[in-house]
Amino acid sequence: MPRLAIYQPDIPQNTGTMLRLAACLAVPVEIIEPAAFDVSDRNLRRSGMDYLGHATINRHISWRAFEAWRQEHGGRLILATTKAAIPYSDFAYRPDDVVMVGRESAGVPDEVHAVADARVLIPMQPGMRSLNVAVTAAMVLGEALRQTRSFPNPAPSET
Ligand SMILES: C[S@@+](CC[C@H](N)C(=O)[O-])C[C@H]1O[C@@H](n2cnc3c(N)ncnc32)[C@H](O)[C@@H]1O
Repeated sequence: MPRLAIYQPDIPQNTGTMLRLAACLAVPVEIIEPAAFDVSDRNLRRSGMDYLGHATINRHISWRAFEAWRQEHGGRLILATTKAAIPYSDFAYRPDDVVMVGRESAGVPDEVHAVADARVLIPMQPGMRSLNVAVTAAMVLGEALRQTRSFPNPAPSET
């Protein structure tokens, strides 16, 4: 099952959208701190994220702590970035990949770019700067789940 990593998020609403996406698709989430807001379980619940009980969220206090976790856990780091050459739908994903999105304000620093195992791009028409981070997460994770056949089994229909 591919994972989603959120690098130092700035905007709570975007993180909320991504956590909901992850809960619905049963995708584990790695949050890399510091964030611009309180990402504690208590605070996220207080802001009405009632589906949080269905999300698997691991918090990492820093980029270094996340990298230490990844050394132990394994999995390639696949960075979604506008500074990439490979269209996200041309990339071959693996079940243990970690798909990372960057900060709303600044993406990710060069250090993170440098260690990524692959960098993927959602192609846009000329003149457009970037997509919303949660939209990016949905598109890239959707492709990764499709390729790795990792979508959850839907609930049985009542009809
Ligand atoms: C609003 S963008 C960040 C813009 C930031 N000013 C920058 O220069 O990176 C937030 C994140 O969404 C993702 N993103 C947005 N558009 C993308 C695209 N077309 N292809 C791949 N990733 C994208 C990246 O992970 C990016 O770090």
